[in-house]
Amino acid sequence: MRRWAVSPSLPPAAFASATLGLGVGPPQARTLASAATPPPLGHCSPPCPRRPRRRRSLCSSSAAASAATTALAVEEARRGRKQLGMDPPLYDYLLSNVREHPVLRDLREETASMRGSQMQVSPAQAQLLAMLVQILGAERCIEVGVYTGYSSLAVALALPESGRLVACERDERCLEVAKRYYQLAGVAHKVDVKHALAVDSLRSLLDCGEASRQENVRGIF
Ligand SMILES: C[S@@+](CC[C@H](N)C(=O)[O-])C[C@H]1O[C@@H](n2cnc3c(N)ncnc32)[C@H](O)[C@@H]1O
Repeated sequence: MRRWAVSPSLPPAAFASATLGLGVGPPQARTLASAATPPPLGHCSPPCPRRPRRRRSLCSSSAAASAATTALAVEEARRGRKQLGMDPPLYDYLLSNVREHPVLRDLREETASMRGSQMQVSPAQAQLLAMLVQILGAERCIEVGVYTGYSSLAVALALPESGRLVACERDERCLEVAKRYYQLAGVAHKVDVKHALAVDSLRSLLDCGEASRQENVRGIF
């Protein structure tokens, strides 16, 4: 939002008029507000002399700018930045400060070139999930929507050896990636992969008495 600099010595009504554009206050306040407000588009005061129209052409500098924009988009997609809406320095700061297991990093880099990569949680979000699992002392968790497994891998790494994560996903190709990385990180034994619609997987968990188990599910994400 654009901020207007207003002299603190203005009387209150003039201040309101200048900052909010209200039609109140003494004449000089209205003058100040209107001076700060640009004329409507297409209206000059006094009127500008007509300039000859220039022809638009694709020059080499605009082609270079377009190539640079494309290269930036490719780089952002590769690194998974587009999911966060952050600018590069902020994202670099985040990546250099987040605790990311090397297998999680490899998975993030592989996922970045895949369709739907913006769906993946960010490293900071995964770290938060892992921290919650540890704080709660969770033994059993359920994930609805695994995609390629970034958040489920972070949770599985945080679970104790006796912990279990039920990972529900309908897309088999995504699950293949996820399972490969569970293996690589040595946590495959903690993850019970359910390839089906989540509603069916959850119903079958209930049918199998999940709700009456002693170690209640502590995390559903
Ligand atoms: C936002 S992504 C999950 C991202 C994941 N948590 C990660 O960190 O990479 C959502 C996933 O849910 C899956 N999905 C959507 N509806 C589903 C359903 N009804 N049952 C099972 N999986 C579903 C999609 O296939 C997709 O992979």
